[in-house]
This record gives sequence, C-alpha cells and structure tokens, in this order.
Amino acid sequence: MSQAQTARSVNQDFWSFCLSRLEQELPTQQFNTWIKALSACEGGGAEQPTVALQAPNRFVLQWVRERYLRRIGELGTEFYGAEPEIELALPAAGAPRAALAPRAPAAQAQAANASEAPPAAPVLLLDKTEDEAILGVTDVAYEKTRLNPDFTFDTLVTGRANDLARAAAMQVAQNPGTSYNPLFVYGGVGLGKTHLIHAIGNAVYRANPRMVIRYVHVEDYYADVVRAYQQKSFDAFKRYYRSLDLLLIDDIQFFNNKNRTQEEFFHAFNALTEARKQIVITCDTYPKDIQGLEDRLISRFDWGLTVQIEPPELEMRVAILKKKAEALRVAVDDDVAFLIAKNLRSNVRELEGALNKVVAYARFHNRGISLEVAKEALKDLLNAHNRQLSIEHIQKTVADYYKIKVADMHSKKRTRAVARPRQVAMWLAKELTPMSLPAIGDAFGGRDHTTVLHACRTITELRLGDHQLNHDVHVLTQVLRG
Ligand SMILES: Nc1ncnc2c1ncn2[C@@H]1O[C@H](COP(=O)(O)OP(=O)(O)OP(=O)(O)O)[C@@H](O)[C@H]1O
Repeated sequence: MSQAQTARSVNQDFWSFCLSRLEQELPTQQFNTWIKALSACEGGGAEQPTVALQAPNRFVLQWVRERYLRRIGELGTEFYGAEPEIELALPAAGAPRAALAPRAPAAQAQAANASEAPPAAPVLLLDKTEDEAILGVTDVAYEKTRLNPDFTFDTLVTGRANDLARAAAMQVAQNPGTSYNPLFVYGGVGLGKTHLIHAIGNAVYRANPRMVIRYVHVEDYYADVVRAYQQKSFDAFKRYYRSLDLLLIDDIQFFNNKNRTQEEFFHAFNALTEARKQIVITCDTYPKDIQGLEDRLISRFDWGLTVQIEPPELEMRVAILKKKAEALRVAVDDDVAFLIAKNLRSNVRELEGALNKVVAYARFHNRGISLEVAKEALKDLLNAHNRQLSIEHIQKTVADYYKIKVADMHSKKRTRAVARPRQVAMWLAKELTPMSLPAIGDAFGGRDHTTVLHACRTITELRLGDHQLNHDVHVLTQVLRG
C-alpha cells in the first residue's frame, strides 16, 4: 500500500470511529444534519495525524467548525494518541458536492476558513431553497438564525464580571426593540460576549419562533456585502437585512476601514431601529475607542445602552469550569477546578481549553480526573505561567502605575497614597498568581495573611462603587496578563 493509501485508510478508519461515537453523543437530528453531511478524504501521513474532512457547502462548514470541531479533535486525540491537525474544506470550485459525489483530493480543496472561500461559493447565504434542501429538517427557521443552541442564559455563569451585561441582555430578550436599542456589549477576548448575544437570540426565538433572527459575525457580514457587490444583488441583500426582527452582530471592531460595509451597515441600522427592530452589537472595546469606524456609526452606538463584560474573578472561573464539566458530563473536583482557575485567567476560552485538555488526557490514559492528572496534563502550561508572573513583577507594575516606590509595597506606611496601591497589588497577587495568602503576606513586608484577606475584600467591594479604582484594576490586570 502506498503512503497516500495508508493515510487515506487511517483517515477513513478514524472517521468511522468518529461517526460511531458522535452518533451516540448527539441528538439524531444534529448527527444526521451536520456530521453525516461530512466526508473523510485523504489526510496526512499516519505518523503525523491529519484529519481531512470535506463539508458540502460553506454553511455546513461554518456550523461544524463552530460547534463540533473541538469534539472531533478530542476524538482524534483519543484515536491517534496525539492531537491531530484537522482540515475542514469545501469541494474544489466547480466540483460536485462530496456528499453526493466522489471525494475531492485534499490538495485541491479550499481552505477551511470561510472568509477565504471564493465569492462564488457553492451555496449563497440567502439561498433558502438550497439550504432547506441540505438541511432536510423541520427547524430550518432555527438553523437559519445561525444561533448556537448551547449558548443560553442557563449555561452562562453569572458573577460580578457580567451581571450588568446579563441583566441588560435579559431585558432586551424580553422586550426586543423596545428597551435598549442598540445593546452594545464590549469586553476582552473570550469573555462570553458571543455567548451572551446567542443567549438573547435563543431566548427571543423560544418566546417567539416567528421572529426573524440572525446572528452574524462581522466578517460574514462583510463577505455578504462583497458578494452582493460582485453579483450586483444589493437589493436582495438590503431586503434581507432590513427584514430582520433581531440582528445580533458580533465583533464590530473588524469593521475597521471597511468603508462600503460600514455604509451598508449604517443604512441597515437606521432602517431597523426606525422600525423598532432590535440590534445587539459586540466589540472588544468601548465604542469611542474603535479604530477606523465612522463617527456617525459610533454616535449611533451610543443611542442605546453600552455594557461591559470584565474578566471573571477566581470564584466565577471555578463556577464556569464546573458548569462546562457538567456539560461534558465529567466530574471535576474543586481542587482540579481551582488549579485550572488559579492558573488561567486571561479568558474563558483558554479556561475551557485547559479543561478539555485535562479530560482528553485522563481519557487517553484511562485514568480518572484527579489533581495529579490535571497537573500532568497542564504541565507545560503551568510552567510557562509560573515563569511569567512573579509577585515582584506585580509590585513593580503597580508601583510604576501609581508613581510610588517599590519599597512602599513592603513598608509599614499607612497613608492612603501608599496603602491603597499596596492593597491593589495584593488583590492582583491573589487573582493572578497561585500563591497562598500567607505567602503573599510574606512578600509584602512580612504581613499577616488576614491583612491580605482584608485588602482583597476591600478592593473587591470598592470596585463596585469607585469607577476610578475599578478602571485602575482593570488596566493593571490587562497589562499584567500581557
Ligand atoms: N460566564 C460564562 N459562563 C459560561 N461560559 C462562558 C462564560 N463566559 C465565557 N464562556 C465561554 O467561553 C467561551 C468563549 O466565549 P465567547 O466566544 O462568547 O467569547 P467572546 O467574548 O465572544 O470572545 P471573542 O472576543 O474572541 O469573540 C465560550 O465557550 C463561552 O461559552
């Protein structure tokens, strides 16, 4: 057998394994609609596992990539004994669909990134008949919303970091078009903005399935504009976006300097808000700070309500891990959840990634999930992290920020100008390092652990009412996390 044939048969074997597992794990309709639509084609060599899959169209490709790729990767790790590279591609332009015809060789297949798909992709986003034919399911209307059914208010853990944003989102979900319009949600990478707007969409859909809802990432909106331009189908494009009852548009910062797209969005925005149709926007930054965005759009974003999602604190991170473990149907003890939560703080996606890594590692080695297993699975990550952030670095960064001396971090001085930054530094040390309270106390001039605890509680409480302090802590956290 040639190397290519071996690779192909290994890939086919893996895919059969994957199909049998996913068939057990997923509801039949999901399995039939999304997973069976894929086909395995030639992958890389057996020594360096590559799973090569082909989706019949961009719609299926995107859906699978968002919802199932991670699980396929985990099954790949289980099958190959190492994390495989996954190629998810479309059939070559002009080639028949893989699901209906012989497989296209991977070398000719297009890149998995939908934004790289050619403008004349086999399926147009607005081509209802074809989508319906592909789906062959009764809830076509729901699928067309592009909503992720797993991202609901129920699966969103609430804490100080997101309670305002969640409350506003629930208001909007209960009264679309008549409460805050637009609702503008901003915050750092992987903090649950996408989850929150899908939750709005899911709640609105559940209450009123007749509403026309659409979740769209800005890159896809841009691709729709480009396509409308190339195919001279702006009328259909405009009609479609203006017919929506709820538009959920994600990652608006990627609009930067895309002038034609901004212009189209500006008109769609006006038409929708005038008709009292709801718009929800997410962004990685506050509206006024978005680079390359027209002023008239920025000022419109101020019409409704702007809410921030902040990085979750330790307890919330633990709660999120527990919830994610529940969804994976695995038992994760508190000590394992704390280990992960203490060491990964920058975003929830990374937190989830670490949990998945621990679960996959435990499955692969046929062991239960214990602290020991978690430490082994995350060895590289923990080492890298522990090297990165020292308490001295935190003290120096905070001292520089408040323009005080580093020595003041250790001193007995109790004036407000020194004591408050010192408390902020202690809070950051608790949040950003795995150090215990006594160890942190030691590093701050031999203070008692109760002093550290008091400092942490003080800062947590003050942040609720003191905007300047909240801002300082936010900025310092971002700086220290790099
Ligand atoms: N509070 C939370 N409760 C439960 N899961 C959460 C929470 N916050 C984030 N997540 C999970 O973290 C992952 C990343 O979240 P999401 O994609 O919504 O982040 P984002 O802010 O949109 O990121 P990006 O800036 O990259 O677009 C998702 O799986 C989401 O379910």
